[in-house]
Amino acid sequence: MAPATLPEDAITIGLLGAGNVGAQVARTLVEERELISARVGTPVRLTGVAVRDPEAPRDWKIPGELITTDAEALVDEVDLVVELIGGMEPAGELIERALRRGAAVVTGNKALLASRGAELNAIAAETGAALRFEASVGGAIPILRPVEESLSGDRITKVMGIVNGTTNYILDQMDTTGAAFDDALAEAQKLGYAEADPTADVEGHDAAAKAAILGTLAFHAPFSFDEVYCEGISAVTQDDIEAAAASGYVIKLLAIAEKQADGAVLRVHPTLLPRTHPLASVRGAFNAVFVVAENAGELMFYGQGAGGLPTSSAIMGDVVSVARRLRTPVAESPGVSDAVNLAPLPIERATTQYYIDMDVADKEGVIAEIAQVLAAHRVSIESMRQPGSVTVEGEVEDSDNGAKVQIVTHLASEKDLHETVQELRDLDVVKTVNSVLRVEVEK
Ligand SMILES: NC(=O)c1ccc[n+]([C@@H]2O[C@H](COP(=O)([O-])OP(=O)(O)OC[C@H]3O[C@@H](n4cnc5c(N)ncnc54)[C@H](O)[C@@H]3O)[C@@H](O)[C@H]2O)c1
Ligand SMILES: N[C@@H](CCO)C(=O)O
Ligand code: NA
Repeated sequence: MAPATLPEDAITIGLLGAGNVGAQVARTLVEERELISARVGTPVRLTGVAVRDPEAPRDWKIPGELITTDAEALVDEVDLVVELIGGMEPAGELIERALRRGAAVVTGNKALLASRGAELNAIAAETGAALRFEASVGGAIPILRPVEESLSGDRITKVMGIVNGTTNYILDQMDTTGAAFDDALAEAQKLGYAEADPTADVEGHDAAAKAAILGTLAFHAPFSFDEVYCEGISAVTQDDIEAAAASGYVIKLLAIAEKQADGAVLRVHPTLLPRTHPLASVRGAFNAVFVVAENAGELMFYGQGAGGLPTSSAIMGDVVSVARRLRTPVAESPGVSDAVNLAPLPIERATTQYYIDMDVADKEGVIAEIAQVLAAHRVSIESMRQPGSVTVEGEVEDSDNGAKVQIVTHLASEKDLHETVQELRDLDVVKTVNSVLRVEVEK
């Protein structure tokens, strides 16, 4: 049990940033100090909270004596720094400063880790400082520690999941309530799911950063943000969602890291999933990640992927883990170890199924012409639908004017698909290719 009165020579903690996540971490460290100290086995004490604006309203009122605007001074005096400012700077220089003086760092900053992770890990290895970032992927879900530690005796071959709460919330709202994109985004911002600049969520950059972090830990080789193929959800329309629904699919933004013999393809893009797929039932801001390992087989991790309170749970788990190690050091993971054999591969090396939605001329032979183009590029058709005539401003046009064709292909390479779509666009009988989306039917 925790001592009734905690001695003052506790492990000292400095918190940088008191926004959605930081305010909840401050609350836990103050209100649950005895519990956290008992879990660590040594007293811990929050000695300061660096903020940009001391007067800003917060989800939890931070005691005035803890507040400072001098983040550097705070970093220089504590044993453990919790960085929850977000973004590249000043978060990057503050973390580097802490690691260089040997202080432990806990952060949820995926943007920073996906671009400077290797460099920051090297500094940490040099000074013996701990650097933990469980909150950076999947919010509350324990995913990084299982991948890094529990599965360290196995070979992971694939990681696939929904890793951005904001976009899952938006797509789910559009699918279930018909909500407009902008309204759903505004709601996700209000609920504390979105990044300070929500473009990072909407354009897939946040999910791509998480894919790089997951790929690095899963494959024991370094991958960075710019090695992840990335398409966000800004081009997904209500029409796409309705057409997908009519064919028994739901659209989700997936992050996929897949190992091949000579490397790995990491990609983030909107994906059609059959409604029966386990990831199809992941609603709201929840996240879920499949991990496939040679011996373990399939594993699935599910939970709240965003939001201040859930994310603070992952931060606190890292704080406890790192604080324990400050008192009793243990060997750290050597980090990347399989790097030599695993290069990042371009998106052309990915193989998946595709959904193609086209407006075509409604006349004989159209389907045969389309099928010929696909066959010429070794792309075979799994299913084809003709859901009725094209509508103009809500009116069903005369059937002479056109029809819609929706095709789902079998597995095809990205390169073959790309060439197929180019050629389809050039056919006289194809008026427009409305959308091309990747499809995943397997876990
Ligand atoms: N919100 C989530 O659901 C969630 C989940 C997982 C990870 N994260 C990550 O956690 C971090 C924080 O996210 P958040 O949602 O709490 O962001 P937020 O924007 O709510 O909070 C960041 C806070 O940092 C403050 N700040 C900015 N510059 C500062 C400076 N120089 N010194 C001190 N404070 C400064 C801002 O005023 C703001 O209050 C980000 O890296 C984010 O990507 C967030
Ligand atoms: N903006 C992120 C926060 C969690 O990392 C999301 O929506 O998933
Ligand atoms: Na997590």
